[in-house]
Amino acid sequence: MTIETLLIIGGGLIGSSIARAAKAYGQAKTVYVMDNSPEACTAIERLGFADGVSEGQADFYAAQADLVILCVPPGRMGDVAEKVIPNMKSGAILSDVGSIKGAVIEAVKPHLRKDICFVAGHPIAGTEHSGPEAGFAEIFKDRWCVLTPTEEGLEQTQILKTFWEGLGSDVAIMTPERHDIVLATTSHVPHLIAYTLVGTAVDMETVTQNEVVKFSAGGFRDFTRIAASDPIMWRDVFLSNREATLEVVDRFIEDLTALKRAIRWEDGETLLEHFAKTRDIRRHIVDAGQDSSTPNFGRDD
Ligand SMILES: NC(=O)c1ccc[n+]([C@@H]2O[C@H](COP(=O)([O-])OP(=O)(O)OC[C@H]3O[C@@H](n4cnc5c(N)ncnc54)[C@H](O)[C@@H]3O)[C@@H](O)[C@H]2O)c1
Ligand SMILES: O=C(O)C(=O)C[C@]1(C(=O)O)C=C[C@@H](O)C=C1
Repeated sequence: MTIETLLIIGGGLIGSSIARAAKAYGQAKTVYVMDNSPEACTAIERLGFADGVSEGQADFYAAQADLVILCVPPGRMGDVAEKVIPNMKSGAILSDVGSIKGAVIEAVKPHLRKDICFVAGHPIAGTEHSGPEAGFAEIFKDRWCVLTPTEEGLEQTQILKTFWEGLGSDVAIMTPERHDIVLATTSHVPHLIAYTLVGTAVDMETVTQNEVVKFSAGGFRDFTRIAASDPIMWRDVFLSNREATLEVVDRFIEDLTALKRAIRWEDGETLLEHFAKTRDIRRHIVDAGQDSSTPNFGRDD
């Protein structure tokens, strides 16, 4: 089923990419975008991927939309849901793209109406860039989108699944709890490590900042890309996925200590064994087509 009218709230990297992709792949006939930033609205109008843009409440758009997707920072989802839900038409679907699910569902739940079904979602696709200019239609192609529905929303989940598949994604269904621990492992803690490592390099008294920039080796450069990700979004992610993040961080510290010990005791066998195991994981990711560092990954052009 094609969505007749789609409303995106938050027309930044992910919201503008959904709007572009929904149009490019014929997954919505009319796409409206609402964003509370005047600069973002001006950019969205200029880029021309939406049929209407509003900086205000957008009651008129909400009343027409069959599907409303919240694409604002995780910490803003509750406020935005509170404002839009009263204006939505009966039977419409509400979704989101927040990088954590448990806290977003808790923030949206108090504002729900019986005749509006909320199916939370998370496209596992992105870049370190933000804003409407950074989006592109192909970003979701061959990437996973996780949906974390409740039992009542089976029909709506199927509609949303078809929508995301139409944008080129594979769809996985899981519980919010499972999502949050899996993503803490594969996305959140890796970002925390990148933020830490880049900070450590800059704080090293024995190496100047100039040298860090000048002699930035490939591995470090990859970390700086991740550590350039949006500060507001990532503050919200860590504060709202605290438990899962802390659980993975504890394991990481233990494993780092074990490798540190192997280096101290010149235990080359432990190091080799560990590095061979991690190289295998990398090969699996590449074989599964999930390596976004491959040139032109997910893009047709
Ligand atoms: N960046 C990624 O790689 C990525 C990937 C998957 C999911 N996500 C999730 O997508 C969401 C958006 O992230 P993004 O990277 O697109 O951020 P972004 O900063 O590029 O875009 C967010 C947009 O929301 C607008 N906004 C903020 N508060 C608002 C409000 N109260 N009302 C209306 N508009 C508001 C901002 O002006 C901005 O244009 C986040 O919840 C994030 O967790 C991000
Ligand atoms: O490729 C990147 O830059 C990303 O960090 C994207 C990434 C990820 O960790 O894979 C970041 C946050 C999301 O919620 C989903 C995707």
